[in-house]
Amino acid sequence: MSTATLPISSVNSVGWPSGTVLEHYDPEAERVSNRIDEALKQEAARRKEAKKREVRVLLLGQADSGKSTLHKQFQLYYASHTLERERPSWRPAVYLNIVRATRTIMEGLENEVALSIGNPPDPDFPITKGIQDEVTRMASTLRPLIDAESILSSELNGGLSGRASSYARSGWQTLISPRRNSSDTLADLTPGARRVVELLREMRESVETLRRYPLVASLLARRKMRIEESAPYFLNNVNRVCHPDYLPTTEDILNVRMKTLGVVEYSLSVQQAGRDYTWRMYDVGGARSQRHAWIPYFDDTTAILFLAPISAFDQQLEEDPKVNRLEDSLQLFTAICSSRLLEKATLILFLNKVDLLKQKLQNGRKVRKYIPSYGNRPNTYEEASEYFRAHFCQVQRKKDKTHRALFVHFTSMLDTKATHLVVADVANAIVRKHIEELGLA
Ligand SMILES: Nc1nc2c(ncn2[C@@H]2O[C@H](COP(=O)(O)OP(=O)(O)OP(=O)(O)O)[C@@H](O)[C@H]2O)c(=O)[nH]1
Ligand SMILES: [Mg+2]
Repeated sequence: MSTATLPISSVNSVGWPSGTVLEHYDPEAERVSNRIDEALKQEAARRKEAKKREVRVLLLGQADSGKSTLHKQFQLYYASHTLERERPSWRPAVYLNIVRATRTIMEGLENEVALSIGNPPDPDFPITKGIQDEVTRMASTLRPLIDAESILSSELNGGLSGRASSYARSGWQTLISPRRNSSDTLADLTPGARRVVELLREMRESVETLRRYPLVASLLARRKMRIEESAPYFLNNVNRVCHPDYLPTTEDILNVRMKTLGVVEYSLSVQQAGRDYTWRMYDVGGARSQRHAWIPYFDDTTAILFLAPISAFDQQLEEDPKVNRLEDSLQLFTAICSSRLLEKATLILFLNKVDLLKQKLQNGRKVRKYIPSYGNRPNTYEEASEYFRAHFCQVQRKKDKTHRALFVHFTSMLDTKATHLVVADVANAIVRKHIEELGLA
């Protein structure tokens, strides 16, 4: 006879309600059940402990503010071996930056020449027939190189085509990494990258002299042509980068411009006060069309690193030319400071690109012309940087209902030594606050 369950009528003396079925007591089942409970408890404790050791950091700011460059500096400081591993995969990205600069400049020149035909001559730089012919000649020489951009761009983007899509998506390096270790470094490149480097070698003189061409210099000086800020750096280095054994230097990697698409997650191991922490860094695309993708990452954020390029006081947003870039940065910072979802996060503000700000002011660019409220203050770096800092601090004082401390740093992200001091300082502040909040034993 089975003894698995007994009808209640047979044990009614213990007073169970009629109709209830009493399970047969099985000591082994109870042991298993206890073991499961214990394992679940341990898992919950392990998760809690892991959470204490996990720091979630969001890099926020408008496009071209330096977020990805700051991530590279963190990587260089805390995990330089990973950057070392990736170094060869930056090579095609460097080529792409050169080709893009070449194309942008040639488009600007051709556009200027087209405008000059049938219109009164520009008094600042009359375009003669000689200049027209020269631009046509340059365009035809450089055409094969410019045409090769879309193939290289598509390789870097895993098949997304089009020039505008020179984006860095999660894991882009694996798409373009050298496939094997051979002594022929050109054979290691993807077909598009190989084609570009071969063309660059052929045309390096024409590419190198492009920026110094008088009409280009004049258009850039009169702000009638816009190129990436790192374009001059790469155009000055064409000869070096198209050498067969070229391996990107750290400076090259820091200068590379690739727009971030969506949100890219990085993981770093950081040792702080004798303990190991896992830093999850989220590097977002900063263009307006990308910002909706940030919100799901706001939950449970330990710290926000907000980047505002203060050199951009004289520029407009690429995605909306009516909007001043500094104004956009301030608006964005206002939204971040007032976000309820982010109110527990440590707030760190990087007023970035101070090297370019100094350069612009030294060259006589007037802040007042773009920011009328600047008034008659001296047009010096000290005065302007303090004016911008005060505006960001004021926004935070007004909008941040939690009255958090705001950590502010003036940075030039390409200056590795100075940036690493800031990186160490910022990491300390974030972990200290994290320990306070979660109470680490
Ligand atoms: N001169 C100078 N250039 C900088 C500085 N910080 C970043 N850059 C350059 O500015 C360009 C843009 O930097 P990124 O880090 O790609 O900008 P981002 O904020 O990640 O931009 P998105 O991904 O489009 O949102 C790169 O070419 C960098 O080398 C700086 O402090 N000074
Ligand atoms: Mg980026």
